[in-house]
Amino acid sequence: MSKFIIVGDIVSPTSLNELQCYSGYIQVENGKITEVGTREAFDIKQNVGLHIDVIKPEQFVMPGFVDCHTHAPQFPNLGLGLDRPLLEWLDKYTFPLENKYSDEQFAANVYEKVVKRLLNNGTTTACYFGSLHLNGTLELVKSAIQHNQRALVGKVSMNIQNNAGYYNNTADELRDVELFINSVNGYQNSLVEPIITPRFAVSCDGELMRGLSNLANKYQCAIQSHISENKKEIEYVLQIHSSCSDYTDIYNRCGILNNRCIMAHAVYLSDTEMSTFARLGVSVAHCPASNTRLRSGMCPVRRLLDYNVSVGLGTDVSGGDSASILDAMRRAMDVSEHLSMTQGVGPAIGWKEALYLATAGGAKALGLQDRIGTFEVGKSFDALLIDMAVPHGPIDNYTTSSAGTDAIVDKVQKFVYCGDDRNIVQAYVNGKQVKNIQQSWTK
Ligand SMILES: Nc1nc2[nH]cnc2c(=O)[nH]1
Ligand SMILES: [Zn+2]
Repeated sequence: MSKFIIVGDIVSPTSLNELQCYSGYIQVENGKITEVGTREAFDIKQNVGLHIDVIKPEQFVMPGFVDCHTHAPQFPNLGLGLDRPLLEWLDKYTFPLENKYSDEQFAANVYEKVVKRLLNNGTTTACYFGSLHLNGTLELVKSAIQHNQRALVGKVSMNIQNNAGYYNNTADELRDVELFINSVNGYQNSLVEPIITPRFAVSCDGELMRGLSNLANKYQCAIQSHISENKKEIEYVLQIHSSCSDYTDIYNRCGILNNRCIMAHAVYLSDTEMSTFARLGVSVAHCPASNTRLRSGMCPVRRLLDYNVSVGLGTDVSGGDSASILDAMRRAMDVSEHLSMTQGVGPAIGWKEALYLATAGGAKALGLQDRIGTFEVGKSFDALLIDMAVPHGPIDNYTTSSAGTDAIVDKVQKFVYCGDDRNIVQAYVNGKQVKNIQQSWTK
């Protein structure tokens, strides 16, 4: 594999409170970062045998986006059917669509578009819900492998009856999940891994969830689900799991909660639940677009962060109406501002914090912090090349007086607030270019 150096403005959010911005270089060998340094250090170093790419002053390099929660089979409904609250929306629009993924060809056609769309939006790592179907969800695995996207892929588990007839019996479900794990591991692809995916406590009983927890332990898999998204949902799950004290207790008793578990939403967690999340190392995928579009509520991200809960961002398509993490950053800032303005839950998260949640924060929430999220020696080069002056782009160029580090920070801030996928001129996963601008979008 190639060895190369990128030279120019480098941006890396290393913590909620620290955004590194400097003129420098990143050296990549076999997909891994082998050196990082300043521009001055680059000027005096020997670079024999390396391809050198000096990027333009209006460009910068940053870590790739991490989408901690999205539903690949729901993409055909993106922007549709947002007129019902969660439980009705699932019954009316979502389960009938997901049920179509028993057709592997249908699945393959959709998932090809999904993975390409996310890479185009700069999502170098995605944590996916697939559907209930073993072979259908393997099509998603194949698409991620084919297009070189880093991904955790989950075959959805459900064993409680619903109107769409979209569920499985417990024994078949546990067998299928184990087959799924073995099939994904059988690809021996370093970028794609299986994730155990009990849909939520409305669709799964305790026996299924305990069985899934055993599989997670046996195969050392991560786990994902949904929690406390909507008030009616919470009421209903506490009715059907009547011996449990709260939503967190339901999952905890089944052995679902640990430091490789990521829960979407967490809009209505109590203080006790938040501290349980922090103590057990459970992460949250914050999905502001979905919480707004399905009128679920406003997740108090600042409180989660104050409790030391790991948080990443999720698009949650198609409850969310955008497949872009850049959009999720802005929606997260908006929700946080609204909470701050109306309920004094603040301070609201700022753009640098949103950028951290979209990159290194998401990597940590998925347990991938040793591999991706920042530009450090030994990590994979998963990155975006951003161009602020792309032809026909969304941002006009005005001469400003900022210089040095301030000028880099200004570029990044403008990208966070005003950029779109046109500004993402290249994406890299493990050192490989994955955004093919010539690629046909009509397929
Ligand atoms: N937003 C959302 N919440 C869920 N809870 C259970 N399933 C889903 C889903 O598909 N989307
Ligand atoms: Zn979801």
